[in-house]
Amino acid sequence: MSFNIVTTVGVVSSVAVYYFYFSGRFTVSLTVLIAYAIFYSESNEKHKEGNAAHPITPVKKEKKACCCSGKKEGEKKKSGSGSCCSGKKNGSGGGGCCSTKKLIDVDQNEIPQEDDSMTIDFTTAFLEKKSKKVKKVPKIFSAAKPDSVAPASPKQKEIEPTEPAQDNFIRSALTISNETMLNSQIYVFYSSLQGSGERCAKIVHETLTAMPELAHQPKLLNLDELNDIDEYFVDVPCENALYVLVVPSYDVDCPLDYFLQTLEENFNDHRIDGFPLRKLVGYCVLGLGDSESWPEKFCYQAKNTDHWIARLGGRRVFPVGEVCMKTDGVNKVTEWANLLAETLKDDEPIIYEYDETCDIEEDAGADYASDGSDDEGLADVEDLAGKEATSKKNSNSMETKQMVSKDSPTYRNLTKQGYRIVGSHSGVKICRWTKNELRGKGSCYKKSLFNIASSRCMELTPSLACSSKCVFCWRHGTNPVSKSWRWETDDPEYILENALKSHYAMIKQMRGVPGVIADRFTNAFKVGHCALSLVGEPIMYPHINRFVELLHEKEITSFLVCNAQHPEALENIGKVTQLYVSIDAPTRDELKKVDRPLYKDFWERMLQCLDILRTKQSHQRTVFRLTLVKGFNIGNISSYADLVQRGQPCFIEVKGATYSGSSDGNGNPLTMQNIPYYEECTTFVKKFTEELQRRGLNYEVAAEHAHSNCILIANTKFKIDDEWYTHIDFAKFFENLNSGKNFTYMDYMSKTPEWALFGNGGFAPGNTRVYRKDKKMKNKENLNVATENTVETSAEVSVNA
Ligand SMILES: Cc1cc2nc3c(=O)[nH]c(=O)nc-3n(C[C@H](O)[C@H](O)[C@H](O)COP(=O)(O)O)c2cc1C
Ligand code: SF4
Repeated sequence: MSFNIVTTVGVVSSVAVYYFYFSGRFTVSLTVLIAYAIFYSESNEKHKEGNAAHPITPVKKEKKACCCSGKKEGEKKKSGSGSCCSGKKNGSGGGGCCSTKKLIDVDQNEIPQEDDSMTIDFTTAFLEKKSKKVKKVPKIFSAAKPDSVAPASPKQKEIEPTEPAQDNFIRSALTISNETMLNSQIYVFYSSLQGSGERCAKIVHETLTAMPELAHQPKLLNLDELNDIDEYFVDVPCENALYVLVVPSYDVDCPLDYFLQTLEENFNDHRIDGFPLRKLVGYCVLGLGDSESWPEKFCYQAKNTDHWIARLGGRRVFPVGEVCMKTDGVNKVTEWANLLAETLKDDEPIIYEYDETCDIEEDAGADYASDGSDDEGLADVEDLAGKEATSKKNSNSMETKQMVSKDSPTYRNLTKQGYRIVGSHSGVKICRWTKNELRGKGSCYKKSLFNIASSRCMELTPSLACSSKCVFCWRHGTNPVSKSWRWETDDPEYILENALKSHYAMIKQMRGVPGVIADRFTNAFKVGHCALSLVGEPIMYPHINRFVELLHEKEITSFLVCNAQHPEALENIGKVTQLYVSIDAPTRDELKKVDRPLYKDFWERMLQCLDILRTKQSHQRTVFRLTLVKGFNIGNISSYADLVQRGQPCFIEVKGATYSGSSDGNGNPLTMQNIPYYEECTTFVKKFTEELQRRGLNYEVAAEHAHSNCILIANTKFKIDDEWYTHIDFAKFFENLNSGKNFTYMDYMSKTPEWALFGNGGFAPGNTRVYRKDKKMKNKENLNVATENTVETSAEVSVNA
């Protein structure tokens, strides 16, 4: 406030005169009155000037409160002191902090410097941040974190953007109405190793099924048994699908890994539409886990599932449930399911925010990390351009696991069934034929077909994992599946040494078994043959060539069985004694049905493998293995002939599938009806051979092992002077190998004995055939079903696999 000099002099002299003349209170009052009049006039004067220069309507702005902040103007007056800070504090008699407490008039353009802290322009601050180094990319995100998914929302279908529309930041919000959700087709997916996942999924399924409001009956599906994950997670089964996923977590290798891997691969696959799961009405995930034993990784796979489905465009309609099965159990699952059911009915629409375009800072990953689960690479904001970065982040968080660690359910399953796990991804088992031969009860079909003595045979796989899920494989549902190797890798030397130890330990256990022949028992401690076919896909093991070399160094022959899905590995495989390719079906559709392969281009891969057999690997003793499954792959002889024409194998081994117990619990859909009789197999083989000959291909039926429903078709190259030479001369094989010269299958064949020829049954002399009395086996000669027990038959099935 400024006073002009004349006014000041006038006031001061008036006060002085009145004071000396009148003295007393009247003078003081008059002085105050005059001073106020001057102040008011000065202030008014100044305002007029200001308004002329800046004709903006002044706004009232309350300044920061001090000790009087709680009091209103009127209350202050009532206190009688005029101000709580009446000068007592510093004795100044006026001014002090109270000067800042008043409501003052300020011009918007004259915000004093000291007021900055109170007038942050958030819009500007936000834009400044956004205008830093940014990429403009389309972006989708579920704005709501799992625990804030269903906020109270206005009852409207389209919610107008709340942010002012910026060029680079268009935010809109969609809602999903209860009507849409009730009309949806709900799919309850689950994964389960030990059963609780399945039980909980059934609770959720039953809860939803009990809702009369739903237009369609919910469906229950096992994720681990889906023929093709992409049928549901790239394509969707119908326009109005809503997914509920019940997902346990395992810190060991499990089928869920493959599911998650597929989601991630699809997200990173440029051929797939960026957000294929946008087509869903919505989705939600119920996680099961154990927070006590795995506090750090509690429900991590459920969170990952939620993450990838959101990234693929899915709209979360309910918060991710996280249930500790140890402490909360099914009660909490029921609670979650009931709440989900209520939400579906609730006519309060669910807000789902959706950014059409949004700037993403290059270091957005850190900014947008979600609910503290950063270690799992979970982020709420999904960005397209950031795919690679986030994917890297996610992949980094997935540490390399052991394929079958000691505490895994797979380990327990396998060991319970007589397998010995070697290291973390290999396994051995002595098959029932090995035991049989030790007791003089006959060898497996490889004895009659190729001269393999079962008592000296070690069945081994260096990869318990597989890239297919064949219907006749008993291990489906618990075995690790993957398209490629993604586990810790054991050295080949370690595997062989420990596999032999384990094999010998199992042989040793036979010493007290009645009927074991001493000679054979002694010889069994010098393994002469290795069947690389037990379970899984041996060729996936990265050091398979070195492993085979090590076998050969010990004069152990090698039969390598591949599933025709890894052409690169097949092309590079070194010399083996016999190289198998499983041909489980003659056409694309049938192969998909039987093998349930993980690769989308499974058929092309198989054809490529056949080409490799005909060309690069034509020096090897090659075998097509056909496993006949009634209702799946018997019949289309012409298409089988096409494949033979393409691969030109030395032999075609045709074997009826073996029954491996009921389909309950093991994911194997086969029943006894799918197991062909021997007669059916021989009929197939005869017709097949006729078709091959009709095409000018030189194949004939050569040998058999009727007991195990197995017949050998051989190229007539192995028929010399009208005599079959389908057996292997092992000594010659090693001689050739050690000579370092190139050699072919023609250099180590030997004559097939009379008893093994087709029509003679194939039961090796020197053994006593034992017939099992079983009501189910109506025709002992013709039925190949091995019903001794599931464990035994499993070995047979695995040979097929
Ligand atoms: C080998 C193994 C590993 C597990 N790892 C985890 C884990 O990392 N995080 C977690 O929350 N729960 C973990 N659990 C607990 C399971 O997720 C929980 O028991 C679940 O209910 C199992 O479902 P299931 O019975 O269908 O297999 C693990 C359980 C097992 C047996
Ligand atoms: S069935 Fe297989 S593992 Fe058993 S003896 Fe025959 S080849 Fe060896």
